[in-house]
Amino acid sequence: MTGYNNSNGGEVNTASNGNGHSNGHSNGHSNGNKSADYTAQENPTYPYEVIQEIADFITKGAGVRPKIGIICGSGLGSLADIIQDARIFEYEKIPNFPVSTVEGHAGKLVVGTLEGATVMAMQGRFHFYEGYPLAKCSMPVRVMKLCGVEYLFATNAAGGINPRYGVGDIMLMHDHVNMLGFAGNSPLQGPNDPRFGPRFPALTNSYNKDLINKAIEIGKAMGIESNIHVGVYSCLGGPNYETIAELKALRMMGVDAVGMSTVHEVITARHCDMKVFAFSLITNKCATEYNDKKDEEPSHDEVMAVAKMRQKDCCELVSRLIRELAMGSA
Ligand SMILES: O=P(O)(O)O[C@@H]1C[C@H](O)[C@@H](CO)O1
Ligand code: HPA
Repeated sequence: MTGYNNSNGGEVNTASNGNGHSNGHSNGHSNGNKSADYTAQENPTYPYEVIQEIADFITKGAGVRPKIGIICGSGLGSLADIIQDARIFEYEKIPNFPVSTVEGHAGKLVVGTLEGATVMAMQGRFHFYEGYPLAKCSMPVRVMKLCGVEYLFATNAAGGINPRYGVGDIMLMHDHVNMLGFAGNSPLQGPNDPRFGPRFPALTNSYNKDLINKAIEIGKAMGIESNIHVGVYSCLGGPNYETIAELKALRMMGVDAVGMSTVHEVITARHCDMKVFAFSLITNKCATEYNDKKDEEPSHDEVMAVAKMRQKDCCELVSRLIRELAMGSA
């Protein structure tokens, strides 16, 4: 094992995976008052060999090489609960893996089969506001790549800025505005390892059009076409929600939904040539006019409640799309 960071012996847990909302971390990195296990002073770039070791740990433990990677957004951990023959790896037991510190992100990696495809799903992602550098937030995407993953399915909870979007709607991402990138921050910062991808990757066609079109068809077949949109997502650093002036500015820039994740994962996935499908569950409508209505203020409780309410349709959309992929028709 290459000495790197928080190496700890890993165990494979084959117990059924609940989507618990608290993380009982035993390695001193639990949520609550404890801070994340990484500081910006450290080199955030994981060497290729360390990523390879993590990938080997997972593929050997699971006994399969997954083709599809899934990242579950806030409150959407149930996407991983439908995986069959699941091998579950708690993040804290995976060598050199960060820990989840956010409610609704259980901190488990689930490897198994879904609709005939081998998949690995992150029940819990890493956010910039947790104190992790972006390269660390999206490091698991590189692990997925070295495990054999060709398709990344990223999901998130987001606020709807487009006035046509309602709470509970699903926005298929066809592009993004990277606000953290505007501020000079990228998961690809630092030395480039060409074994992952080029120094200057293009992001012009980041979101796979065939998968978007297939998801629209599936939405129609599910009878939820009026709740499906195709739009532009923007990631801000968080953890605070946005001001009204910021939301007005984002709307003027053509943003339809706003959140605090996904973009750095997509950049990392495209850099290593993975195909990407991503969607936002609209958990709240963003106020873009000034008023005193307290009930229009977003809250994480509301985000979690809407995610729970809509998890069934989100799971169905994902599993039907994966079935199409497994059958070779997407
Ligand atoms: O991980 P995602 O992007 O789904 O989580 C969103 C953004 C914040 O982490 C949180 C705010 O409620 O939900
Ligand atoms: N803003 C940012 N992130 C979010 C929101 C929001 O309104 N809702 C869920 N995640």
